[in-house]
Parts: sequence; C-alpha cells; structure tokens
Amino acid sequence: MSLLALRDVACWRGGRLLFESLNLTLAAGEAMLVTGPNGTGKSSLLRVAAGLLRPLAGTVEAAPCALADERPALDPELGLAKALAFWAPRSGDVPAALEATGLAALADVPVRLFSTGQLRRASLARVALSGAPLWLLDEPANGLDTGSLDLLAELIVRHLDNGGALLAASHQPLSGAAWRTLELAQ
Ligand SMILES: Nc1ncnc2c1ncn2[C@@H]1O[C@H](COP(=O)(O)OP(=O)(O)OP(=O)(O)O)[C@@H](O)[C@H]1O
Repeated sequence: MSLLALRDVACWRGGRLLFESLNLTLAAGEAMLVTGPNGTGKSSLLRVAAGLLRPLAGTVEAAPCALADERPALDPELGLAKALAFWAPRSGDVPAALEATGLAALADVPVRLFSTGQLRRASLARVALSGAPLWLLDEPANGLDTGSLDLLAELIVRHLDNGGALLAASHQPLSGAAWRTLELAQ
C-alpha cells in the first residue's frame, strides 16, 4: 500500500504552469528527492502532497503527513519542549525527539531565540514526534552543520526502517536513504 500517490498532477502557481502529468508513488520505506532549479515548483509539490495547495489537475492520496519547511510552526514564545508538546500525540516522546536532534540542552529556551540551524532542527524534531507515516521535508539540510547533517541522516534511516516514507526537496544531496529522484525542469 502506498503512503503517497500522485496521479496526473498539474500545478499552477504564480501565474504559470509549474508541472503537469506528474505521477509518483511512495510505499513504506521509500524516499524520493525532488531536485531542480529555483522556482521550478519543488516546494509547491510538497504543499500539493500535504494537501495545502490544490492541484490544477489530477489526484493526490496521502497518508497522514508532517511537513517541515522554512516556517518552524512552533510557538516562538514557548520553550522548545513545550512548543513541541503541542504537536506530539504522546508528550512523553518529546525528550527523545530533542535528543535525536541534538536539542536537549535547549529544551527550556524560547523558540524565538533560536538560530537558523537550531530552528531547522526544531522543525525536524516536530516532524519526528508527529507519528506521521509520511514526512515532507523542504530543504531539510539548509543551515545544518556537519553533526546536524548526521543527525538528519539518522532520523531518516529510523523513519524508513519504521515503515515511513519521505518526500524531500533539496538543492544538496541527502544521506540516510536509497533516494529515488525526481527532477523538475523550467
Ligand atoms: N504563495 C505564492 N503565491 C504565488 N506564487 C507563488 C507562491 N509561492 C511560490 N510561488 C511561485 O511558484 C513558483 C514555484 O515556487 P516554489 O517555491 O515551489 O519553487 P522551488 O522549486 O521550491 O524554488 P526554490 O529552489 O527557490 O526553493 C515560483 O515561480 C514562485 O514565484
């Protein structure tokens, strides 16, 4: 059974057709990397998969998903652990997610004080504890240092081993999976 199925999908945005006749399926344990120049629609494709953007044509079937993009979706005024708990089906999972993203020491620090890389890792922690079988990661490696890239790869390995699936958009190669690739063209 697939966790994501896009059939004959077309996307119109910003006054132009970004892509059309796009077909893709992701089964449990599968990961796909979406590449392509700026503005070709990688982020838009993730938003279509998330159900946040209506396709111009085609159908989208997706398992429950968690999206990490440039918006952290965490209350800036709360300490990180409390902000994450809002998204956690089981609040007991928060400490493990903080550990997995190297953020345990920042558990009580308000999210508004985080650096770019720390915010990116906080988003990954949110996705990791969501319990969602489908992860949609938009430029997950942006702003990450070498150690954090290793943590990202470990998160990806564990998610796929647990039967999850993953669609990521990235300008840089990502580790942690035998990535299938989809290149969007201008
Ligand atoms: N909210 C929006 N309203 C209108 N047009 C938008 C919106 N967001 C993006 N677009 C347009 O959609 C097109 C695709 O944008 P998108 O962000 O999906 O590209 P991308 O491939 O992810 O780019 P990048 O590599 O720069 O992240 C661009 O032409 C952009 O201007």
